[in-house]
Amino acid sequence: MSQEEDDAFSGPLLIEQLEGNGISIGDIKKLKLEGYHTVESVAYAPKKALLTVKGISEAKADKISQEAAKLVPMGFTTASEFHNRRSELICLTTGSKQLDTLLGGGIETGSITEVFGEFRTGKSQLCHTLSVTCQLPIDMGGGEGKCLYIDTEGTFRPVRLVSIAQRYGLNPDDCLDNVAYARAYNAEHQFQLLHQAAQMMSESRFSLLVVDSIMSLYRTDYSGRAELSARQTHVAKFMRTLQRLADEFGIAVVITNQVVAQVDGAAMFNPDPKKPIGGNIIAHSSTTRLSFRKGRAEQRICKIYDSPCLPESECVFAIYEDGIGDPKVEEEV
Ligand SMILES: Nc1ncnc2c1ncn2[C@@H]1O[C@H](COP(=O)(O)OP(=O)(O)OP(=O)(O)O)[C@@H](O)[C@H]1O
Repeated sequence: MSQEEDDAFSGPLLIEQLEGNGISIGDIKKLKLEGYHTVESVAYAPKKALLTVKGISEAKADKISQEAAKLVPMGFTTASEFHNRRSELICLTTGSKQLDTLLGGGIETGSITEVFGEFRTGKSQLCHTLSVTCQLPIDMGGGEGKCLYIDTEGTFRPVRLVSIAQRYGLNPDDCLDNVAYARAYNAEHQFQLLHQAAQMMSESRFSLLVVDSIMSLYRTDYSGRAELSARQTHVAKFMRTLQRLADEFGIAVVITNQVVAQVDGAAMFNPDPKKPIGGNIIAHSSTTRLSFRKGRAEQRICKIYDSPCLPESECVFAIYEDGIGDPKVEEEV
């Protein structure tokens, strides 16, 4: 297969491919306005969601689902076929060999990885490193794609990317151009940015989406118990959209999260009673959950807190001027 043919077969199918068979260009425009840019996005959407698109009738929603299902495989497959597909899954290098090994190769594409920990534990530093490594060729631990970076706390520092790019022999200017950055100012805005993200991802190849940090705007925009349920509904919608982007575009989604002191009964049995915020919604929608804590000097410890296929274990990594790496001197944790 030639390179062009190979490219044509990989990646998501643009929604324009649905035109014909009773679906007009006007219908496609309506879907795009609501953030559906690929055939996969409508194929995976429940009918209820398609019905909320302005101007889409019940009959039309059925038609769209039917036509999309013809193009996107959604039935059963064998476990061996699924195993083969998973063994081809791309993982992004974190910059630290020990951390990559702990994670079974690196940060997995097609799913959500949550990194939580106290302040200065290296959550943002990992995001900065990944925003460069995701651009590397696959045989160097990259994803050969751009990065989309949503910053909710104003902690993104492009200057950090320059030294990380130099470490990997990448041109710093190109590297910076390949990171699409947006500062989110409120929870609603944070969600709207995902709509733009979907459009950008349908136009060029991205391999990573970062949200640093996921809950901080929700904590300021929603206050007290009275607004808790509305907050969680919104967080659930945000997380579902993140997962949809991971599925549709095969990107790695990395979110960071803060911790609070645990005050319930479980705290009595836990020597370090801190837990990530966001409750069950964040817990259930993150595929892999990593806990970061401080070690000596530049060293940090990562512990697998929850994963569908990795044991609960930990490793030491370090933060340097040129990004995340392995500790220079082996020391006991
Ligand atoms: N250029 C650099 N060289 C080496 N270490 C650095 C550099 N820049 C930042 N650090 C280290 O990274 C740590 C901060 O990590 P990071 O910004 O990722 O924290 P965080 O976990 O995201 O915390 P917060 O919740 O406050 O955002 C600091 O301890 C700092 O010493």
